[in-house]
Amino acid sequence: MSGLRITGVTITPVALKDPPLLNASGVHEPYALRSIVEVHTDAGITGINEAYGDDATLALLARAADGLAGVDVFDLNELSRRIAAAVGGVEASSPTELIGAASGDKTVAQAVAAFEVACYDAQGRATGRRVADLLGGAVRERVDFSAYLFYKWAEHPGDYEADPWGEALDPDGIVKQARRMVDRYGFGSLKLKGGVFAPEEEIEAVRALRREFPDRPVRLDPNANWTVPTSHRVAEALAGELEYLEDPTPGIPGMAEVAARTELPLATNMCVTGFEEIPEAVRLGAVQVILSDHHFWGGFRATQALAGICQTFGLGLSMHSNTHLGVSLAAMVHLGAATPNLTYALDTHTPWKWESEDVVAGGGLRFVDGAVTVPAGPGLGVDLDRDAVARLHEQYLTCGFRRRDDVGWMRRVRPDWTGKRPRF
Ligand SMILES: O=C([O-])[C@@H](O)[C@@H](O)[C@H](O)[C@@H](O)C(=O)[O-]
Ligand SMILES: [Mg+2]
Repeated sequence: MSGLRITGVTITPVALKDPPLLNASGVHEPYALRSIVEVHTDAGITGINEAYGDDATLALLARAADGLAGVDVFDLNELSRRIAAAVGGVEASSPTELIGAASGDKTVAQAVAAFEVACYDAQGRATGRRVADLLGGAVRERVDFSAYLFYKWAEHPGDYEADPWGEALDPDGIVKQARRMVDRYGFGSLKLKGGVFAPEEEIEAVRALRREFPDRPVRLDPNANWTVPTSHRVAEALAGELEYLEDPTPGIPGMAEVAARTELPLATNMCVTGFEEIPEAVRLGAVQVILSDHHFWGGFRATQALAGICQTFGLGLSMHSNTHLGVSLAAMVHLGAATPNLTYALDTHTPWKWESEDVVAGGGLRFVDGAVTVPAGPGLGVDLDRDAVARLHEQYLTCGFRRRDDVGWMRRVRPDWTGKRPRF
């Protein structure tokens, strides 16, 4: 087969409604920003992907896209080389809250990811194969996800449509939310986003979840909002109760101090979010599980490289999620299916999305018993609903939000809020 050469790229920013989910930084704004990436080829085949949609990411992707004309979608090394040449040396600000420090390499990784996944989709469409097959073959046909539980307000401040989930500000509210999520999606494990209330309250919420769902593993993620002594205290209180404790405290040395005094596995999507951070984390034994995320690790191939490193050093591999639409979900499913040691259930924000809002034709992939079946393909196995893209693009144009700012949105309600961490 002759090469499929890139003739152009379209990037369409979109905004989706987002509930007032609380976290260590503050609270989600009423809209989350994503972008739909389309890579067009001289064969008339277009590969699609989804990326962050904040201003800084859009500028980054536009710069990267400029250098891509003529690249064969099968030549991913050339794709990476061109992108590094176009955007290397720039340290973009982090596209989202709570994923750790930015760096020049991470900026390149984020840009490569946006286009690499679209190239895989184009490869799949050209060959009639699923992306999971192109990534080495599916070792599982159903990919498990975890329920992602959040403390939340019933409504955003201001004139915004309320979500159907209601308020969850105490253990009872969290258990009700978990029950509803498990009933609707069948999730077999639970993750509580913590770092919101005093650790004692969050310990109580974890215990309440354990009582209500004794067979389901529970994870707790305070996004580095605890000091080392607080982390020791919580780790001791929840020893044997958690599948893993995610990012209790900031930084690799702090995580290493916590790890030294607990049997609980520590996981991260904050202190290790790029390859350059792995050596120190391994040397100090700071983490036992790394949460991958192809959006910022550099795409599918980089995530599989990360998987190999985790295997080498005996680390577990899980997957992180930010607010996303159905193209990202499909990408996560193919990657989850084709990465043998990605054995933890993946995080997903899907339940927090309004069901009427997706860019994928047919409303997106479905969860059955907490898992998504790898779509049959070709490529990612999902197509864009052009009307929906246009609607969410219009929403982007009118909503007025251009970068994620959980601290700023919290200030609407608490003017003294700083978002400074660790708070407890
Ligand atoms: O969406 C959120 O509020 C999450 O807290 C997100 O920003 C984190 O990056 C993430 O989900 C995490 O696991 O740390
Ligand atoms: Mg996390």
